[in-house]
Amino acid sequence: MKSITSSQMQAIDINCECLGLSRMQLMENAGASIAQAVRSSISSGRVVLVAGRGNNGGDAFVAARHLSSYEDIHTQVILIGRRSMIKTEEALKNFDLLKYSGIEAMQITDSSSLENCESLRSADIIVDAIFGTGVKGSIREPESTAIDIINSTGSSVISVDIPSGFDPDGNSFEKSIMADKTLTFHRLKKGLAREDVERYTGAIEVIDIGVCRDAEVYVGSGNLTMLNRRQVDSHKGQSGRILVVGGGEYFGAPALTAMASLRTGADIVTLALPRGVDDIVSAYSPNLIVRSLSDDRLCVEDVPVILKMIQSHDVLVIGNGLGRSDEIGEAISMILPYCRKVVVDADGFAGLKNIPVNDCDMILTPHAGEFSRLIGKKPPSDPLHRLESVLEYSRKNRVVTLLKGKVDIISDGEDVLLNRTGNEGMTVGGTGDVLAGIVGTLFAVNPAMEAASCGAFINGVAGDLAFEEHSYGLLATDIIDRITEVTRKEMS
Ligand SMILES: NC(=O)C1=CN([C@@H]2O[C@H](COP(=O)(O)OP(=O)(O)OC[C@H]3O[C@@H](n4cnc5c(N)ncnc54)[C@H](O)[C@@H]3O)[C@@H](O)[C@H]2O)[C@@H](O)CC1
Ligand SMILES: [K+]
Repeated sequence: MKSITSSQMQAIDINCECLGLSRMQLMENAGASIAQAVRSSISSGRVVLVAGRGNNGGDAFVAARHLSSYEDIHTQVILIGRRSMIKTEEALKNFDLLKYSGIEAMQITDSSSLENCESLRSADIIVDAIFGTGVKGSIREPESTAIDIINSTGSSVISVDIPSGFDPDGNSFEKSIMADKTLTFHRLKKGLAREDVERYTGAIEVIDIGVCRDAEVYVGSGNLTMLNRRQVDSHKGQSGRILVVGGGEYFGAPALTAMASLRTGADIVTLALPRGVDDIVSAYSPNLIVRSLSDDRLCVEDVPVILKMIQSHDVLVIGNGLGRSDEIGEAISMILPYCRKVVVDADGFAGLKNIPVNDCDMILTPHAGEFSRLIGKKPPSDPLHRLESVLEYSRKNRVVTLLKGKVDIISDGEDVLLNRTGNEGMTVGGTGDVLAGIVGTLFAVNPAMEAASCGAFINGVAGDLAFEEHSYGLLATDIIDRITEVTRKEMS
């Protein structure tokens, strides 16, 4: 069964919100499912729900409200903390609804009161909602004591989402609730998918809470929250040093890639350019560092110089405007094995003779025609088979592929994401070069799949903003001008 990390779950949650499915709705579904599970475990008795101050606790407040309608079940809520300490709007609203269902919530702020709490020790079922995926660092008091007491009661324990204290991402943890049953939402969390976790989790059940399919299938604002942020104290170079090898046939393409890269936040962008292109691009912007190659096209003799430059850069973006010839292809195929991280675009595909390239983390950004040449046949036109062919190609060649189209398909050979931002105005020349620059920069500080999928999303949203103003007259440079508008809003 597919498992996800806590940050993937958070991304899905934000994507749902953007689509109009509120966190409140998801919490309602989560809480109602918990109540149903409790109800099917006992027909009468005492149920105590122990809630923390986050949304895991919020799920328990909802569950308690649903349980209150069963006369034979005595429902009690213990909030660890005070009402004023509840962290989220959704949890607070659901806490406030408890009194209208006749449920008095105890508010306990210290360990000794928990130790003396008689109702906790006499529960038939304890619902553990101290924390879920939001747990961080070592467990503080009084939560730590709460975990110990719950584990010592001998009552049947149902954990909400994950046993409190258990690490959702599979990292080591200090202590955890030992549950009889864990009801986890939407998908198995990565930590729950590990072997030998049953002594913490008991039986695990994955509960459907009504997440929209598209929130998981399409890249959205939520996915951008998974990107690494720039640190306030970061110094020059830490946010990406990008080397662009392009130009020869064209001079605009590498300049667009480099400018998009700078606007996405790269610290240093260096261009290695054939003779003739170097002067033109240098004159285009003083922000660009240009190194001149020996000939008017990329050639095998220049490979050692480029390999040296690769060492002082995080990512190589290769292909934009190079032109095609056997020698260009040969030079690229000599360069690729020495890259740690590379984005291959446009004429760069001619160098992919020997993939997979060992130890090279590679993103390919072909359009449909280029992808045809890569797989040696026309890609299927129906969406499902097209998606499968991208998945298969990526798996076989150990690359991340971003197949550009009306709907972009991004795959690392294991997962597939789709991107539907962007518009028909973006068929103008140069937009692919812009995309390569955005993806390259994100790749400097993020895994390939995140860089490619979020790069496609940012490029498309910037393109949509440009389209609002310029309609079918939009230019690739208009997209570059709007990258910061997108990243400021989406990644602040
Ligand atoms: N993401 C989603 O789509 C959904 C999430 N839901 C619930 O929301 C949960 C995540 O909620 P939150 O992100 O609010 O986080 P949690 O409710 O898991 O935990 C956050 C709370 O725990 C405290 N805390 C964290 N680490 C601590 C430590 N080491 N010692 C003491 N206190 C600590 C924090 O101060 C905060 O009050 C999920 O596990 C799930 O139960 C559900 O409502 C359904 C939808
Ligand atoms: K929990």
